[in-house]
Amino acid sequence: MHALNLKAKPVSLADRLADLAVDALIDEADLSPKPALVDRRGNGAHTDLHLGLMHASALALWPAFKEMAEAALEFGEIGLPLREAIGRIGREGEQAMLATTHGVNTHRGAIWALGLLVTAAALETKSTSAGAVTLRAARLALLDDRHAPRPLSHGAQVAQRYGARGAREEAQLGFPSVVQRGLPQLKLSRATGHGEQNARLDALLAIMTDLADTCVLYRAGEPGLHAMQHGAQAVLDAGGSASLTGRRRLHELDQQLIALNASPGGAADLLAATLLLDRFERDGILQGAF
Ligand SMILES: CC(C)(COP(=O)(O)OP(=O)(O)OC[C@H]1O[C@@H](n2cnc3c(N)ncnc32)[C@H](O[C@H]2O[C@H](COP(=O)(O)OP(=O)(O)OP(=O)(O)O)[C@@H](O)[C@H]2O)[C@@H]1O)[C@@H](O)C(=O)NCCC(=O)NCCS
Ligand SMILES: Nc1ncnc2[nH]cnc12
Repeated sequence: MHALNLKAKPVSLADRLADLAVDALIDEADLSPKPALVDRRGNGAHTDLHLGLMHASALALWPAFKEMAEAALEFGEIGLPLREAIGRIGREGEQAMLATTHGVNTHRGAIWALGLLVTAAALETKSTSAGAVTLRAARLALLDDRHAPRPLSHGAQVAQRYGARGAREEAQLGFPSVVQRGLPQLKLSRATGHGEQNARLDALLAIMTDLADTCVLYRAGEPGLHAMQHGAQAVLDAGGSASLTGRRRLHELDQQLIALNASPGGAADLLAATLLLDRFERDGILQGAF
């Protein structure tokens, strides 16, 4: 066999972006121990979710992420045609997710957040800093998709009841929980030598300190949100998940959120978004792609 045959075959840019998005979802699901979320230890506050389902759901979304990247390459600019194309693909992605999970909502928020980021990355492959990608994603999220149904979703109900900003606003503001909380904490904990898994846990906790997670609000109201935000801050104040005291606080937070049925699913999605943007910045999106 010729040595050249051993070379990895280049994949298309859309394939690569879909790979990176699915990797980020699987890395998020596997990260342990996450408070009250599905991870390698168990189902957290959930009765209808488990790790295998999270993996299957992530893999089922690969074609949707690929199609979104292809739509970005086809339209080539931010505008209503691209916004409505990815809205349609996102809704089809939700159907693929629900078919795979037999109706369980595993990744609705993640389709939205990572879908926008994949599209935004594909639009300008040389401008892949977190700031640049989230700015383009925000401009897309601000456009009104005329075909989007307006169901009284859990997020919409919580917005009415508490005036909370949800997934839509997080994207329209350029993902502040990711850019101002998750990514800086990820980099800080890495630089402090906390190890990759602890750095990712700390990034999740940093997101949780300030997020109006509509999953938590829907399931556990304002006491649940307060417990999530203050408990996450307490872990970071104790030295983060790499320290012994921080680990004890993390265990307490896990127990407390499970008792309240408060699953921070929105924060989990935004950790996946953090990991995706981190990959864009560290490896670039063109590596191995044509
Ligand atoms: C714009 C949409 C995201 C719709 O938003 P809306 O708020 O109206 O709808 P929800 O159905 O409530 O979904 C929002 C999901 O976003 C995540 N999330 C929550 N808070 C935030 C936040 N502050 N910032 C960012 N993201 C947030 C969260 O998703 C995760 O949790 C889900 C699991 O929750 P769980 O409570 O277990 O499950 P449920 O079934 O909801 O409740 P139970 O019955 O179990 O109690 C899981 O999905 C995680 O991903 C929220 O769920 C968007 O969906 C939309 O408009 N889509 C249309 C298609 C489109 O235009 N796409 C654009 C191209 S990408
Ligand atoms: N690991 C996880 N557990 C529960 N809900 C989630 N939504 C996204 N990721 C999740």
